[in-house]
Parts: sequence; structure tokens; C-alpha cells
Amino acid sequence: MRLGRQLRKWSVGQRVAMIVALLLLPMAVLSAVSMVVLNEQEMAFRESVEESVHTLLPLTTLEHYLQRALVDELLAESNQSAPDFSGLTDSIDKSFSGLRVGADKQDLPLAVMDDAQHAWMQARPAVRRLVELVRTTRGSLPQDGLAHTREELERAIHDVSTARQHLSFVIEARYTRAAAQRHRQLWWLVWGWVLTLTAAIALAGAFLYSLLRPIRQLVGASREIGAGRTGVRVPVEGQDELAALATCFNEMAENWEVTRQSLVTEAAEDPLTGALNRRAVLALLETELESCLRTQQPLSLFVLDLDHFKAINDRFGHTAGDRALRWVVEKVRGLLREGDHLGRYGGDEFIALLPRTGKKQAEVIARRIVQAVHDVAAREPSYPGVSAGVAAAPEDGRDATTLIEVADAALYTHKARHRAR
Ligand SMILES: Nc1nc2c(ncn2[C@@H]2O[C@H](COP(=O)(O)OP(=O)(O)OP(=O)(O)O)[C@@H](O)[C@H]2O)c(=O)[nH]1
Repeated sequence: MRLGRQLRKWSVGQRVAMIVALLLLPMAVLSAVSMVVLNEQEMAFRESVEESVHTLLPLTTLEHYLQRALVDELLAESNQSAPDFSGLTDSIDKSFSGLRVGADKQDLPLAVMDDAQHAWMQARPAVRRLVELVRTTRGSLPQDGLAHTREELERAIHDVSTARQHLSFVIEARYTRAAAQRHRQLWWLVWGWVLTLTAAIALAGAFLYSLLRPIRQLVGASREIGAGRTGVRVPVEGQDELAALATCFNEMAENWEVTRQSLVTEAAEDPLTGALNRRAVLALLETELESCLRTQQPLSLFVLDLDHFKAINDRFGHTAGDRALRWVVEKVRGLLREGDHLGRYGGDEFIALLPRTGKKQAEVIARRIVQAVHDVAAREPSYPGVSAGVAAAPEDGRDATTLIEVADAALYTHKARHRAR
């Protein structure tokens, strides 16, 4: 969470750039390192092969020629061209010194190396002598010296062969060691790739999450509002573009809720008096009726009608008539309780709904209202008196139409009685 908050301080552009960099940079660096390591390994391998060839070839060649000389019984008239013995012995000397000079001591099995060199040093004078012998006698070696030379030749072959075998061990050991090192390097490389990419992907994922989370919150809140739950807001975190978007979204949702509320109110309100309009009061009557019947609570209503309102309009004008209507609504509202409702049923007729109120109690309230309005109307000729007719559920009916008809009938009885006086 703390990481998420820290990341939200970065702009969206910076975070997108970070995601790209986190994925591309490690790959570029790792690729370069891998290329260098693999290239070095290839070069080391090539060097070790070359070293094997350069070190072992002269000894093998020398051994081969000595063997041939033995087979030819030191006859130099062989059709084969004479080998460059001195060149070969020089190469072998160089190989030994080359293996020692600059070599990592750990890298070389020194005892084996010493053995190889010792064998070579033993063979070397004999080889030289034999070479000289073959070159000077050109095959006319006296028979009595042949046996001795043959022995010497066999010993030299043995020594050279021993030196070659020892050197083979040295080179093989060296090669094995280098191969193990190459293997280790490759493992490090693989681990480097795995760890770096894991870290890069984890970090890039955190950056991505910091972008996706607010977007998902916005999508969720939009869906909620679309489904009518207009009170939903999104949390505003950080200072990035998405935080600005979340702020705008919340303001928009706030404005929309206010607008919706006023639309709902306007749709349910009578524009002149501010009481509920006919559609709203009838819908409310249905709802209250259903609720009261379900909970077995009484519901009363009374219809109010202004007395001689036409006369007021005719005498004082329509504007005064409107003012009288507003005044009556205000007066009646002031005398109703908190949970009661007042709606304009039409023209100068109103309906008051009194949930959880029995008929007797409703009649008392209706009488009180009629009396209060009359008291003022008696003093103010531009204000009308009112008449009321009460009905209650369930005794007068269990549906809205019946209840209104019963209340209307009571109203006209009341009016007739009033006029008769
Ligand atoms: N000023 C004004 N008058 C209205 C409005 N709506 C209806 N009226 C008038 O209300 C009067 C209703 O007249 P009637 O139905 O004859 O009723 P009344 O004159 O009160 O007679 P009773 O009900 O028998 O006492 C008519 O003159 C309508 O023009 C309104 O919004 N403003």
C-alpha cells in the first residue's frame, strides 16, 4: 500500500516510461553481458584447443618419426621426407615453458607436469643425438653400433611417449577445469537473467497496478452510478492525472446527484404550491396503503377543497387566487405531522395522507385544520375557507380509488351541510 501511494506521486507518463524502461533496460544490459561472457568463453575454448594442438602435436609427431626410424632401422633412405627434428624439439621446449609461464598454479597439476618435463628432458639428448646420427650417416650406420643405437632409440621413444601421456593429463585436467568454470559462468548468467527479470517484472507489475487500480475504481464507480447508486465516489490518492480524473469524476457525480435530486423533486412537486403533485401523491397513497395493510396499521386520508375559490379568483384576480392556494398549503402543512404528506389532487382540491393514523384521530386533525383556515379566512377576504372529507383503511376500503371516493363523498356532505347553514 505504501509503495502504491509512493508510486501515485509519479505522473502516468512517468510510470508508463518506467514500465517500459524496467522491462527493456535489464534485457539490454543482460544481453550485452551475455554476449561478452559467451564471446570470452568461445575465445577461451578456442585457445584451449589451440594449446592442446600446439603442445601435443610436436611430441606426437616426434614420437611418430622416432617410431618410423625404428621400423626403418635407422635407414634414412626412406621415401618419406626427413622431419625438422630441431624445430620439433624447440616447439616442445617452448610448450613446456609456455605452460609454466603465466599459468595459474592451481590450474596445473604440477606433479604431472614435472613428470612430463622430466621424461622429456631424459629423451631430449638422445633424440638430438639420434637426429644427428641419422643426418650424418645417411643410412650407412655400422652394424656393431646399430644394436646400441636401437636401444637408445627405444628408450627415447618410451620417454617421449611418457612425456606426451603426462602432458595429455595436464591438458585434460586444465580443460576440465576450464569447462567447469564455463559451466559456472553459464549458471550465473542464467540466474542473473532469472533474478533480474523477476525483479523487473515485479516492479513493472507494481507500476502497472498503480495505474490499473484507480482505473478499475473509476469503472466500478461508473457502473454503480449507471445502476442508480448515485452516492458512490472514488478515493482520490496521489497527485497524478488519475487523481485529477477521480476528483473530476467525484465532482461530476456530486453535480449529477444534485441535478437528479432536483429532477426527482420537480417531477413529484406541484410547481405552484410546492405540495406533491397528483401523480406523486397517488403513487405515495398506493405505497402507504400497501405498507399499512401489510403491517396491519391504519391509514387515513382526507380530501380538502377550497370553499368558493372561484369567487376569490373572480374578485381579487388569478394572482391573488394563486397566493391563496400557496397560503392554504403552507397552513395545512404546518398543522400536519412529520410523516404525513400533502398533495394537490387538482385545481383547488388537495389530499392529505396520514399513515398509522386511525379515522377518529384523522377527523380530529381535519377539523382542526378546517377551523384554523377558517379563522384566518374570516379576517382576510382574499383567503378561502376549506372543507374536508375523511376516509380510512381498512374500514372504508382497501384500495386508493375507493378511499378517495369515500373521502370525496364525506367532503361534499360537509360542504352541503356548511352551505345549508
Ligand atoms: N388562481 C387559481 N385558480 C385556480 C387554479 N386551479 C383552479 N383554479 C380555480 O379554482 C376554481 C374552482 O372552482 P369550483 O370547482 O367551482 O369550486 P369553488 O368555486 O371553490 O366552489 P366550491 O368548491 O363549491 O366551494 C375555478 O374557478 C378554477 O379556475 C389555480 O391554479 N390558480
